[in-house]
Amino acid sequence: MLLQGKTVLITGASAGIGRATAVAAARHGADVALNYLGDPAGAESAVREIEAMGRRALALPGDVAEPATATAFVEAATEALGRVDVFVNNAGICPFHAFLDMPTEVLERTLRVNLHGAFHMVQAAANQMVRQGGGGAIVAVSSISALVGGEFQTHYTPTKAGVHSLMQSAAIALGRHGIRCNSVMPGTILTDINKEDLGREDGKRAAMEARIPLGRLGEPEDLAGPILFLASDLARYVTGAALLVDGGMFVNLQ
Ligand SMILES: NC(=O)C1=CN([C@@H]2O[C@H](COP(=O)(O)OP(=O)(O)OC[C@H]3O[C@@H](n4cnc5c(N)ncnc54)[C@H](OP(=O)(O)O)[C@@H]3O)[C@@H](O)[C@H]2O)C=CC1
Ligand SMILES: C[C@H](O)[C@@H]1OC(=O)[C@H](O)[C@@H]1O
Repeated sequence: MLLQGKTVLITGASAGIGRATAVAAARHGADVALNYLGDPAGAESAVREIEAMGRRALALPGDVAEPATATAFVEAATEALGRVDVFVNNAGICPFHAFLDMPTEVLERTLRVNLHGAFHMVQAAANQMVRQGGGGAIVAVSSISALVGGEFQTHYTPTKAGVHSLMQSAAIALGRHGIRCNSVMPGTILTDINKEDLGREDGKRAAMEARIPLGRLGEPEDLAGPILFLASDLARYVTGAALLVDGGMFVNLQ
């Protein structure tokens, strides 16, 4: 039990990595508040799964691109669960698009959801941790894409580098409050975000798989362990760090 009696808040927890992490946190003894945007059924099914383990859970809708969502989420979760021990910034989008004709609205939406959303959410969670005292842990879901590029991700990869950088600077700003800030960098994980891209007929999925020394694409549950480790006291002296969770894809140059 890595998070016995702790309260965990997670954005984008109706599906994929966020949902798997929410359920795993409950399995490790935490009560969980889940933010989501457009999939109430996914969020409610996660709540039911968590409650079946005897833990408390609530699902709160809200667009992380709106600054007001951050304070509303943290306030509602704190009122319901008492405090915020762990915050996981996970919500994100990756609308694959070519660079030369990138529509401004696609660029701006991606920046607002992935980067501005992360800033406001992390700031709101940190303020609550400072108010209540006792420290805390923040884990952001960055990406291998913070370190390498993607032809159809020119709007997306800077947001993931930004989230990684946000965790480094926040680690400095919040260390004096006992709040640790780290990021995970997933490789390619099978979720809705890339279903269409990996289904391309030019063999994209096989090409990605061929780069991975562990021989398979990731599953959402592959991220839960590393995220919970960084959130837990097992990582009590880890802050400002980034953990690649990619089956070895990044180091596989030749
Ligand atoms: N899958 C991968 O290969 C990788 C993913 N990542 C990152 O992992 C994170 C999770 O992605 P993943 O699980 O793959 O994707 P999914 O599409 O499976 O899940 C995305 C989640 O984010 C939520 N979400 C999207 N936009 C918003 C918003 N504006 N406000 C609130 N919630 C929102 C969705 O909510 P709803 O469905 O309710 O609308 C959903 O719960 C992202 O930050 C992504 O960049 C990083 C590296 C690799
Ligand atoms: C959505 C992509 O599959 C993906 O997201 C990332 O951050 C990595 O680039 C993955 O391949």
